[in-house]
Amino acid sequence: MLQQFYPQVHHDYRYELNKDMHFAAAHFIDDERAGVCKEMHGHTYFVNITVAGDDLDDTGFLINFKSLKKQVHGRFDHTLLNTHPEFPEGIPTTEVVAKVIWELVDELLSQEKHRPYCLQVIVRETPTSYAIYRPKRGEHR
Ligand SMILES: Nc1nc2c(c(=O)[nH]1)N=C([C@H](O)[C@H](O)COP(=O)(O)OP(=O)(O)OP(=O)(O)O)CN2
Ligand SMILES: [Zn+2]
Repeated sequence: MLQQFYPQVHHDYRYELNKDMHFAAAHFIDDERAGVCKEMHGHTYFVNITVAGDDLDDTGFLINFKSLKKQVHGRFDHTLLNTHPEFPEGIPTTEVVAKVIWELVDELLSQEKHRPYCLQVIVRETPTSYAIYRPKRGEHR
């Protein structure tokens, strides 16, 4: 879906899954230094989420792919990102979008008894621009 190589995240968990998804959203960067990006405009955001863990749940899932899509696409598709409380100080940059998605996925995964972890979130905002968020060791709920 990202139509490019996937930057790998190194780990020693037994299982890893990756979920691609995309959503359409508008945003603006409320800062003069953002130039034309200060004006409201839209993107199709392409997202890749990496989840890993040593154990599966009773259904043989690390986490249901559909749950990941609901948590991210279900929240942001066809919305104005600046209106979401998750974005502090009205700055939904690519970097911050990646971090916020990581936080939402971590919240979802923290409810699982077998406790999978989100190791990486890639967000592509334009054909030539993407950002990656990787948590520091131990940075999870
Ligand atoms: N570090 C960041 N820089 C910029 C961000 C960002 O989120 N983080 N965002 C923007 C704009 O919002 C814009 O949507 C993306 O900018 P850009 O990649 O420059 O878009 P172009 O399609 O014009 O890219 P070209 O490669 O020049 O065609 C700006 N900066
Ligand atoms: Zn933009």
